[in-house]
Amino acid sequence: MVIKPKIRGFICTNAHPEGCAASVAQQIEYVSSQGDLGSGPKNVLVIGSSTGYGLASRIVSAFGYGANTLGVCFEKAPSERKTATAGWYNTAAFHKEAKEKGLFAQTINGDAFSKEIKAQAIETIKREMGQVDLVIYSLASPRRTDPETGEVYKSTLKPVGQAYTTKTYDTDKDRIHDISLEPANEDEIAQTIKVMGGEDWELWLDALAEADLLAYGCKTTAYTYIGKELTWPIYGQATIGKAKEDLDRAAAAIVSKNQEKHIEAYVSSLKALVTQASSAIPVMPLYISLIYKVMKEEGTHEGCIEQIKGLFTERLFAQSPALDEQGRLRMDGKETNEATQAKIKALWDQVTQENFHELSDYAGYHHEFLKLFGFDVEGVDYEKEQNTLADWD
Ligand SMILES: NC(=O)c1ccc[n+]([C@@H]2O[C@H](COP(=O)([O-])OP(=O)(O)OC[C@H]3O[C@@H](n4cnc5c(N)ncnc54)[C@H](O)[C@@H]3O)[C@@H](O)[C@H]2O)c1
Repeated sequence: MVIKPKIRGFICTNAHPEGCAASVAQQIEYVSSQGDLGSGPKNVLVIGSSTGYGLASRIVSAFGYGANTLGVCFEKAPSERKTATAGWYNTAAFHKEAKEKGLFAQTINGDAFSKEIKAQAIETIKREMGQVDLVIYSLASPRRTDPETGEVYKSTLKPVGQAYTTKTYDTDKDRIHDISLEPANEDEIAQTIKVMGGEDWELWLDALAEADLLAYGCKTTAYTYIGKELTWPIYGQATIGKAKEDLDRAAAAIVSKNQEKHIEAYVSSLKALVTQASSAIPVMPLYISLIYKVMKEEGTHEGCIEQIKGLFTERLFAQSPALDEQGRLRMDGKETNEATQAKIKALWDQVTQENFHELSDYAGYHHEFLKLFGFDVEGVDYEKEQNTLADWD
């Protein structure tokens, strides 16, 4: 079939196999063109490996350092009537390219929060990889089933403490308007911490340590977004920010439980960009459209792959990397510095329904959004019939 994007609100409900493969190939090409990245990981577990920052981490590990990778993701397989999700096609493309290079690549598709998937990952690592020297935690999920109690927790995106009214942009209606977000109650905060906090990261590391699968000096990192004043009320100081603060607790716990093995655990703060997760957050499409405009003009614009290549080479695997006062690795400085934020704030204050397309880089945002699902990728013939049943082995 010929596949055209089916956009519903902030999500695209189908994906293009060749477009996803081309987008993965572009990221691989970028990493391969960077020359020798120096010393880095050899056996990597990526939890949340199929899209966004996790996929970029897998690509940098494999094609930047020649690492074996085990991925864990939660994607829908294709059927006769429906395409697979983009992460499925991305994974199929990644496997193909990795195997062509003689690199070990396997992926487990299922709920990373569950005991079963952790057990499957442990079996695979034991059998195929020995021990891991890097564990990337890059999950973004709206809900989590507690593996002990079976209770389902849901995350919410709400301010904490007081209601907040701000501008937002409805991508499907092409409309700038104010939204008022009521503050979260204690239960909503606690549930969001259960889903997006550090508990599951810690459980993964506990399970790996118990099975003696962490190599001496193994590093692990979980990703966060800190942002600045414009996004704090809805992100940094909101329910999701509270959950992300829990990652700092988890990092300290992981280090303290694994002192004999000298395990290093970091929270890494990355810049805001379009992914399936961020396009679902109110305010983010508007904010990201403005930062794209400012950062492209400054020549500091980066996507997932550039951010993660920088994270690995300049922070995670650098000699004595700079840490912030909380001990985190920061890759968000080009977005959060005062001068750049002042330019974004000036645009933010001016932006209206009438001037939005002129003041922002919404065209760039929308292009990147479509690309997440394999659409609007350079060099792909979108009139060509697609085999949607692509699989990975
Ligand atoms: N996008 C941004 O602007 C941004 C900025 C800074 C930090 N981050 C952080 O980076 C991390 C990854 O986010 P992203 O934006 O790349 O998201 P994404 O939606 O592109 O990726 C999420 C990944 O998690 C997997 N996943 C989701 N639920 C799962 C489950 N139950 N079991 C197994 N796999 C599951 C998906 O399959 C996918 O591989 C998040 O922690 C996010 O907060 C994102």
